[in-house]
Amino acid sequence: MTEQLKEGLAQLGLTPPEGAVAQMAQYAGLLLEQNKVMNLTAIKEPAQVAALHFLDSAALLGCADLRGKSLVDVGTGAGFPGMVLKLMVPELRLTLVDSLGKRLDWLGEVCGALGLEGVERRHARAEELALQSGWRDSFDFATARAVAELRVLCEICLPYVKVGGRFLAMKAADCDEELSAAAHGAELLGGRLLPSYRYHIPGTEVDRRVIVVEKVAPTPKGYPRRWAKIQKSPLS
Ligand SMILES: C[S@@+](CC[C@H](N)C(=O)[O-])C[C@H]1O[C@@H](n2cnc3c(N)ncnc32)[C@H](O)[C@@H]1O
Repeated sequence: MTEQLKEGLAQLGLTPPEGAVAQMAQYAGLLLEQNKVMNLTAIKEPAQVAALHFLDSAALLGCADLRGKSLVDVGTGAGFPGMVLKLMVPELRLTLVDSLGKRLDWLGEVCGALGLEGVERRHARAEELALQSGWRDSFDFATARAVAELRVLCEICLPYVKVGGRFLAMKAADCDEELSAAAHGAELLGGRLLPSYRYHIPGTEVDRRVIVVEKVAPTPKGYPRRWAKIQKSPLS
């Protein structure tokens, strides 16, 4: 797996820090092992894990310089993209949020095994945590991958981002409809859509896209709404 990761990162134009590729391979091993007893990923083949989790997550660095920045990964699950970004950019101030505590507990064990320090983990529903001061309008970046449709994601992720920061939503390349449906809601929440970043996952036939939303004004009071409301009538 290390060769595949090295080559894939090089094809993405990324240079991993010393030891990061070995840490990724170790993390992948832990993921596949734990997946036997906990539902962490539907992808079980090591080469696919390397490409579709690790290289895909790292590809986000093609559109964001995370050095010295703070980032909250909303709905991190088994740690994607957040943990991979931290391995690639050790000085990143990373916070992982998920509504499933068991996944975050396991990520704590992974951090211990990899010797990763300073990763904050918060077990919470994203839309509730974002209402709290210290979380709201506070991060340079928010990310989300495979969590919800873009209209919903904007409402639960944009509130975390400070003015001047960015929300980066990792999506399939073909998400034009989702994008147009979310445009007005993103503005209402203090966001402005920027051109998206398109990339190809090395060694696969998969094209992907990062939707980039810049935060241009604080998110108005009253957002995010309660989960039932967000789901019933997504902002559009
Ligand atoms: C399909 S997994 C994706 C995980 C990871 N981001 C990835 O790309 O592999 C979705 C994750 O989002 C979490 N999630 C969904 N809705 C959430 C919410 N409103 N607040 C916090 N976590 C949420 C789930 O618990 C789950 O771990």
